Amino acid sequence: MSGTPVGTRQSLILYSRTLGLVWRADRAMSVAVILLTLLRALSPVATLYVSKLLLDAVAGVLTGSLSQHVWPTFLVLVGLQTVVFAASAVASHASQACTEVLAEALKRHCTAMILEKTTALEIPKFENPAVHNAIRVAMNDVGLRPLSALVQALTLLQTVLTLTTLTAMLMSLGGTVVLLLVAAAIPLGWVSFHFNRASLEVDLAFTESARAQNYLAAVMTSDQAAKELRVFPLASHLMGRWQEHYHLYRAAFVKLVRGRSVAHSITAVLSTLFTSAAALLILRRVLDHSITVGDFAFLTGGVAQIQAQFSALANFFAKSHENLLYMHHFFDFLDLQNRDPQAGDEWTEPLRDIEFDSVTFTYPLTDQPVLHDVSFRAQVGQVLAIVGENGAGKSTLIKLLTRLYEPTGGTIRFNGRDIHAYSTASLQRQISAIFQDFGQYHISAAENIGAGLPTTPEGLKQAAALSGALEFVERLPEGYDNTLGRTFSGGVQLSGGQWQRIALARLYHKPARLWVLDEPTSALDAHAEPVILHSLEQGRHDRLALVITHRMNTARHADQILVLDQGRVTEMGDHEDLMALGGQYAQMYTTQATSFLPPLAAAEPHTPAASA
Ligand SMILES: Nc1ncnc2c1ncn2[C@@H]1O[C@H](COP(=O)(O)OP(=O)(O)OP(=O)(O)O)[C@@H](O)[C@H]1O
Repeated sequence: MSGTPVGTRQSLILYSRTLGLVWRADRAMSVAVILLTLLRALSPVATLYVSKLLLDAVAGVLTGSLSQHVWPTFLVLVGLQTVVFAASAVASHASQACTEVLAEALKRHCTAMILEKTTALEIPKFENPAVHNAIRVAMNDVGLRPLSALVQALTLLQTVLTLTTLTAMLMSLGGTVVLLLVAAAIPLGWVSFHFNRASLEVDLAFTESARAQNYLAAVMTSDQAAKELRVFPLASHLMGRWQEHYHLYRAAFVKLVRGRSVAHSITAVLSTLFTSAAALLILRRVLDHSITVGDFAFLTGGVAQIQAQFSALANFFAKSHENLLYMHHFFDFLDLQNRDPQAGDEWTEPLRDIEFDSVTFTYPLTDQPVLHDVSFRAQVGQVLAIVGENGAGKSTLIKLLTRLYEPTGGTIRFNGRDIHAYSTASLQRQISAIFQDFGQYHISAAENIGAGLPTTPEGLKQAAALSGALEFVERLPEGYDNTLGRTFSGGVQLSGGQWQRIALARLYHKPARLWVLDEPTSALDAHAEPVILHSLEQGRHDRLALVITHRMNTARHADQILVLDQGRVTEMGDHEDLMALGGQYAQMYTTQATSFLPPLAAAEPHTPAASA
């Protein structure tokens, strides 16, 4: 993404892609708007010409060169004038209405495209701040820019048509006048073009800063942060950061506005001089008696029209650049290369086992591997616990397993086959998960649990019962149909633990052979752990569950425990094996176990066998 100017060829491509978007958004309205624009383009010339004919007829009667029986001509001319005025007014209102309807369709169409693209983006793309900027730029102006580009294209069409017909008719009356008017329009056009580009460059330069400002404002207005903002002096600190961004932007903005205002004033004076010279030329032709009264009115009206059309044209070139740059970024974003989730073979068979074979991983835009040579196997029917200190790489491991990221080395196998060859979507259908930062969706409880999958009341109930959410969901005023969260009316806010139970219900609801649970009990009360263990036990026959946990009591019930230390597998076995080994697991287990013993017992020397 860059703020580089868009060349002529690229402009044409962008315009044709934009018009394609408009066409797909609403075909009938597109046709209506184009026809109405053509009609409106002819209206200024028609108005001026009928007025000229009328004035010439009036002057003819007054000077006696026309007979007194001119009444039928007047009737025809006034009738014509009425038709032109009425058609022009109706076309203008109809065109406005059609453009509004088309704008709405276009906004929905483009927003849907951005949302579809964003939700299909591979997770690694989100590592890149440039992608966040691109999403912001695209979303920010989606209601404005594509429509603006359309209106601009139509205005150009209308202006060019009006200008050519008008100029052709005026040239016969005064070619120099027309040339003077063209000269008057050039500096104005250049200044508008230059400063619109400068304005867009300022906006682009501050995109990240604007995102930071939005982020800070969102934190300061969110109910989640409200408590900490009061307990810590965080609000004034964040406000200070917000102000810093604002002042930086303001300095650039004021400089731009000042420059534009000075340049506009100078060019306005220049344009006025040229226009006055044109006025003098017209008056001289009046003195020469080389034009009629109607011609005079046509010329002066034409001068005003030409000026208006030139300023519309200048505005077009200025604004179109801005709109085209937006469209350039918009299409750039839509064209972002993305791994197709459907690409590859379809995984259809039931999962039997998984294997990590010397898997290594480094996050995008970083250079330190966070997983080194990780190898292990686990099969359906087992619970595999993954333990280790903060930052050991546990969540990263499951991000690879769930195919959110690709390993940078080694192989992951399902049923002994490299999963690389299979489509991400078909593999992800085998997997259900609760992530550490699970979603809290402010939609109904049923939608939260169902997560887009087909649901039945029994299915929802079963999942809620397994996660321990059944009781509180059924107590909600509207049960499973109740909206969760405080964002919408009728919504009920849940506690942290209740939200986690809803996320667990979502995991249990999906018919998947591989369950991935990243810290599933972090927010749950003491009664919850046995519930989770019980539910894992229930699912054990035809499922493989991977559980990341810091609770050693959860880990001890697993069939296998894998200890990760700084991205390496350092220990693996069941609870008894690892306690006998007396390594990191035994130490973590004993530390947790002894923390519940009375001080005296806790102080006694420890043996692994005793604590097991
Ligand atoms: N998106 C990311 N980009 C770059 N580095 C990351 C990213 N996510 C995590 N890391 C780094 O990878 C390492 C492992 O993180 P990971 O989240 O896998 O640890 P973890 O064992 O799950 O920790 P915890 O117990 O605290 O949840 C950490 O050093 C972390 O800083």
